[in-house]
Amino acid sequence: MEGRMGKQTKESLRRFFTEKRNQLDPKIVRNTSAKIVQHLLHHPIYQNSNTLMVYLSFRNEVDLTLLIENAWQQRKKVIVPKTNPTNKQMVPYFIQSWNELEEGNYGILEPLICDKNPFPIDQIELVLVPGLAFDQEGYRLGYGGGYYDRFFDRYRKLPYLIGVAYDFQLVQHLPRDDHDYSVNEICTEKGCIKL
Ligand SMILES: Nc1nc2c(c(=O)[nH]1)N(C=O)[C@@H](CNc1ccc(C(=O)N[C@@H](CCC(=O)O)C(=O)O)cc1)CN2
Ligand SMILES: Nc1ncnc2c1ncn2[C@@H]1O[C@H](COP(=O)(O)OP(=O)(O)OP(=O)(O)O)[C@@H](O)[C@H]1O
Repeated sequence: MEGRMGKQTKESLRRFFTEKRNQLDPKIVRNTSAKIVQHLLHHPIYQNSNTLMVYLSFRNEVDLTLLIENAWQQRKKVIVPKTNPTNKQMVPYFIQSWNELEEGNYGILEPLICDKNPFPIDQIELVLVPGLAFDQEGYRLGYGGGYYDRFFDRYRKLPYLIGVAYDFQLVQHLPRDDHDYSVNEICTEKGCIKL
């Protein structure tokens, strides 16, 4: 049911935002990520969540390293997704240190799962969602794998979703498909916007 135009538009937007993000200086990535993490650390939803799903940044995404370390210090449960490229599913795992990660699919750090079971998705209270861009209503442009949309499909009641982005990744309106989910709030270096 995806119109040809819609698909082309998402593709060209992906190229545009990928290009813009690739051009960020590593120092800017570091400093801006630190600001965004500060906003997240002060967020009451973060402070009140005992269990949160994060992502491990790649390709100049907003870096959540400092938040993950804070979460461990606060004795929160940190959940990390492992991708299955065959069925495009993300499976969540509980991790307690950087040692429990290895380079996985797409060059993203993923949980080592040797003796582990997936974490029950209903116990996740907050999901920090990466994206190439977000719009005013919280819709998201991802890499086109549909991983997060398929993951959210598994919920009866969604956890709280916070989109994490640089300010330049906010746009007025993105093309959307029926399967797309929107986030509840977007946090950038300028602060968090509840939708
Ligand atoms: N840090 C992080 N982790 C994440 C995501 C994310 O956006 N950020 N994901 C969010 O979904 C999932 C991974 N999704 C991905 C989907 C596609 C590609 C990718 O490289 N796609 C190719 C094009 C492939 C094709 O068109 O066949 C590319 O971009 O070159 C990478 C990750 C799970 N983990
Ligand atoms: N819930 C779903 N069930 C089945 N197919 C889906 C679902 N969500 C997305 N897809 C398919 O996956 C593909 C990518 O979807 P979309 O363009 O929304 O990805 P994205 O959200 O940008 O990617 P990602 O979540 O990996 O960052 C599309 O072909 C879409 O039809």
